[in-house]
Amino acid sequence: MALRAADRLKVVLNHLDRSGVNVRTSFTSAQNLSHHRPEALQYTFDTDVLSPEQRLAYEEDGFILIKNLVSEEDINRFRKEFERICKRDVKIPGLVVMRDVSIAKSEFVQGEKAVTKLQDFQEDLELFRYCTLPQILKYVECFTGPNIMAMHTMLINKPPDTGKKTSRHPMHQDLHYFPFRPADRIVCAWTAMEKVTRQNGCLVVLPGTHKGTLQEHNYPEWEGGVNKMYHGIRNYNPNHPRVHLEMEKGDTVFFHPLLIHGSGMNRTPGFRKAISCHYASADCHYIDVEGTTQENISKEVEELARKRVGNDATISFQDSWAVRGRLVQGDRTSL
Ligand SMILES: CCCCCCCCCCCCCCCCCCCC(=O)SCCNC(=O)CCNC(=O)[C@H](O)C(C)(C)COP(=O)(O)OP(=O)(O)OC[C@H]1O[C@@H](n2cnc3c(N)ncnc32)[C@H](O)[C@@H]1OP(=O)(O)O
Ligand SMILES: Nc1ncnc2c1ncn2[C@@H]1O[C@H](COP(=O)(O)OP(=O)(O)OP(=O)(O)O)[C@@H](O)[C@H]1O
Ligand SMILES: O=C(O)CCC(=O)C(=O)O
Ligand SMILES: [Fe+2]
Ligand SMILES: [Mg+2]
Repeated sequence: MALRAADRLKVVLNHLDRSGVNVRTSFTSAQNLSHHRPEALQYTFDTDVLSPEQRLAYEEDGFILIKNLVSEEDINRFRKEFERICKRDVKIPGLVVMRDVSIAKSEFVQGEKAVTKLQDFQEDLELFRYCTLPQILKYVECFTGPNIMAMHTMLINKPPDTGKKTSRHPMHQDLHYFPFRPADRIVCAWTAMEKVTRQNGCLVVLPGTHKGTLQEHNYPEWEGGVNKMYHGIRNYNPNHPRVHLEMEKGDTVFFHPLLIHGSGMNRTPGFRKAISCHYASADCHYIDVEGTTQENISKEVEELARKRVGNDATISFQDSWAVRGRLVQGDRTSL
């Protein structure tokens, strides 16, 4: 969603005013704006990385796409490591290999064709390098501030749809999964590992929805089944403008955890790969989600944790994040 030109100008002026630059005289329509009260930018910090236009775009839309941010060489290395993991040449502590629900019980699909997603690769030195790339962190800092934790890591290998439409990711807000706040100090970096298009199931976003609140999430009632923990929002406005984020290999989108997004079916014979990390300011704090819309996911995560570590230790929703999060810049002040 583009801001109206006059509104953009107003916010830019305000931004520049607060940074001590007197530029009002350089804008022809400045006089007309002098009666406007300044509004603060809520979602971004001024670190000299984002241009005023880019800051405004994120404030207004809840995402920003940076082209060609990760090199071909790095992406090829991540891809090789992914292959090694799928062949079981390496075993990484904590890493979860997820199969698509439509083939979860099949013995006939093996190797990387059976893998929909790697999750929690924080102990894999090669893949975790993605989360520490300086050119990514430089942008992340604009949203989180200087103390940065990598909270959640994924390599998504969206499979060709088997005909059951299970390759879709329902519309959701990532904040549903996070028991920490404030939301504005959390951001996801998502990098295309190859060309992503509407055909192979690119990200679909509803611009501006980051300004709303966290919605109730449940399993969608999809005939062909739904992947574990793929909760979706039932009642999002189907008439809200949708943007399909088609991207080239290495392009990276940064988006707010309240931004409603999902991804469509993969209608191609190839696997659509992307690598992502959710970052949060280390100054964020954990919240109690009892009695909130997040209670369902909290119970589900605690149940999964119990299955993994056994009944002896109790791992809370909050603990599950505290043990997986890794500091990537600054000090681990809180999270
Ligand atoms: C000491 C530290 C402990 C900390 C542990 C904490 C764990 C917490 C995990 C929390 C994840 C939170 C996600 C955060 C997301 C952030 C925002 C991003 C939004 C999303 O990505 S939403 C999607 C998130 N999805 C997941 O996190 C799912 C992760 N997957 C898994 O955990 C496993 O792959 C899974 C699905 C549990 C399967 O376990 P696995 O042991 O590998 O498989 P089995 O073959 O033993 O099958 C067990 C059982 O599950 C069925 N199954 C398998 N795959 C699927 C599937 N894709 N969908 C649905 N069901 C599946 C399988 O058929 C078996 O069923 P039975 O009936 O036979 O028991
Ligand atoms: N019936 C549905 N209920 C809920 N969410 C859906 C439904 N169909 C699609 N979605 C979600 O909407 C987003 C876009 O999905 P969809 O498969 O329509 O892809 P698309 O790229 O819009 O494809 P198309 O070209 O067919 O419109 C995804 O997040 C998807 O999971
Ligand atoms: O890569 C995708 O299909 C979307 C993944 C996503 O939104 C998520 O895992 O939170
Ligand atoms: Fe998501
Ligand atoms: Mg559609």
